[in-house]
Amino acid sequence: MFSQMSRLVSYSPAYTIVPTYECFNRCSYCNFRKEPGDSPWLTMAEMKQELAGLCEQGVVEILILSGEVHPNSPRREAWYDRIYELCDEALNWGFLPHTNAGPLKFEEMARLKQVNVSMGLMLEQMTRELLQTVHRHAPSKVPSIRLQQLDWAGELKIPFTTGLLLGIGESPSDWGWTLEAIAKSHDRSGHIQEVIVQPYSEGSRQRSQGTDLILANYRK
Ligand SMILES: O=c1nc2n(C[C@H](O)[C@H](O)[C@H](O)CO)c3cc(O)ccc3cc-2c(=O)[nH]1
Ligand SMILES: C[C@H]1O[C@@H](n2cnc3c(N)ncnc32)[C@H](O)[C@@H]1O
Ligand code: MET
Ligand code: SF4
Repeated sequence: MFSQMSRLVSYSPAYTIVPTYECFNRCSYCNFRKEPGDSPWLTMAEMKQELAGLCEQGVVEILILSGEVHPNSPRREAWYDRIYELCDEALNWGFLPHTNAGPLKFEEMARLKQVNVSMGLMLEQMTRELLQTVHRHAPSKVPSIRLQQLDWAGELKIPFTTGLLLGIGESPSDWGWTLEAIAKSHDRSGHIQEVIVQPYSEGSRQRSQGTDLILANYRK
């Protein structure tokens, strides 16, 4: 009940660090990604420089937000190791790292837990219909894979942020299904710390290329 909720609003100043913009997925709403090869990975020296600048600014949390290297790529291990080291470095400086680097293998998640205070992954939307449209070229957006990430995080007792991306061609009834999937995972493990409801925001890529998103075009 609203009247029973605390009126206290808390916040923690956060700063986003990007290990790489390269991504093997091509979500048609994304303005973040670059082609593999076009986005050099953040080096440890650059990371230290960035963190040094944040010390005086009252930043508490570091969001490590990354484009993805394919799970079977020979470059996957180096990509993962770099993210691990970046988190470790942030911790050593006294910041609180939170990683969202797309779906992880169970062992990757278990190990990354050691250097994160929490982690995250958006469910986006649970409907498989988007695999024909905005996620046609985004293998890591298969809903069952993302839901499994939530369950694994619960099993590993990792405080987890997830959420919905709105306006990507889903229907309002899909919002309910997606929220329900989050609630069920949370009922099992009690680990969901935050549910983000994020509207799609058009960027320069969609404006210039036009888009097959047909946003605002809710189907039902
Ligand atoms: O300020 C923001 N923080 C975002 N965060 C960070 C998050 O709000 C918090 O910094 C952490 O959850 C810690 O409380 C995300 C984290 C995720 O795992 C997945 C998506 C997001 C998205 C946002 C966002 O749009 N804006
Ligand atoms: C990190 C999260 O950013 C969200 N994301 C990706 N592209 C956009 C966009 N154009 N507008 C809003 N959110 C976006 C996705 O939900 C992803 O999971
Ligand atoms: N690639 C990850 C995902 O989509 C996180 C960054 S998205 C801009 O889940
Ligand atoms: S997986 Fe994330 S970074 Fe990659 S294209 Fe999709 S939204 Fe962008």
